[in-house]
Amino acid sequence: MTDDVQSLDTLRQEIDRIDDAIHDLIMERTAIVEGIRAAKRNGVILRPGREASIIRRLLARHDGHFPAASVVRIWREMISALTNFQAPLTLAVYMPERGAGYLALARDQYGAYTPSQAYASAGQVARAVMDGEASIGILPVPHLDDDQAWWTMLVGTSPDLPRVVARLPFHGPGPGRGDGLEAMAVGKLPLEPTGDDRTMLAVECSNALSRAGLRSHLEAVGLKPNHLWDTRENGPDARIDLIAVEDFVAADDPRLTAALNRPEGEVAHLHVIGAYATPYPV
Ligand SMILES: O=C(O)C(=O)C[C@]1(C(=O)O)C=C[C@@H](O)C=C1
Repeated sequence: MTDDVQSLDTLRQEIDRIDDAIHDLIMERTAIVEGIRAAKRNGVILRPGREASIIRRLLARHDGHFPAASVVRIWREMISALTNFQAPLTLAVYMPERGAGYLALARDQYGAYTPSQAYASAGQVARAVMDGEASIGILPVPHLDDDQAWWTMLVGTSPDLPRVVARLPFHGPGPGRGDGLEAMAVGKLPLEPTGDDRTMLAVECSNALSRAGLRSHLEAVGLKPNHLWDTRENGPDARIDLIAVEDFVAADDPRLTAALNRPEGEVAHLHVIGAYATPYPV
């Protein structure tokens, strides 16, 4: 054997040692999640906020030549496997046509082996989550004037309504994942702050209140609107706006009640329809 081959052998032995250590740690992590499963009893299995915090913490300490995007892929696969291990996870994915990109986003986030069902319309996806046929729905990001106002199906006070719980990709986009394609994940899950979040507010108001007027009104009660996702008619001379606000705003936040304080009921209702960890900047 030449010296080169010998050093290659030594390096490969090192790789085998490291692979064993990684594998041992994955098995050890699984044993810990067994404990978590027992501790949760009938509690909520999927914790999007906790998952975002795990990924953010790792990305913040990441260093060296291994791609950060691949760190995210590995952990997303591991976390998804360990979610599935606690309770079966199923996906309903918006797929208007083959290769539309949403399935790739769904699998990047929730694991390549998680069963998924494709639906041609966003309404069908939302319905599948509402009916409990899927635990998570993957939906297109809302846009002004598109024909898929799926988010209006989430408006209401019933505790059983799905909520937007994540924005995808959290760290991306990966190659072949569509040009800047983004999605929302919805599920029947409690909303949890992560320290860097956006909240989705559906605001029912009268057309007597202009967009700019609504914006300054929300600012006056201490909310920080940063984006109008969509707007729809809502009965005679009324509309419902889907607005992103900065930070985490809980459904019982007093600022939401304060915002109802308008003359002549210009603002009829504010609904928190979701909150998500702000995607990690790439
Ligand atoms: O921390 C939990 O509650 C877990 O169930 C563990 C874990 C993980 O693998 O780290 C898995 C699923 C949850 O969505 C969040 C985190």
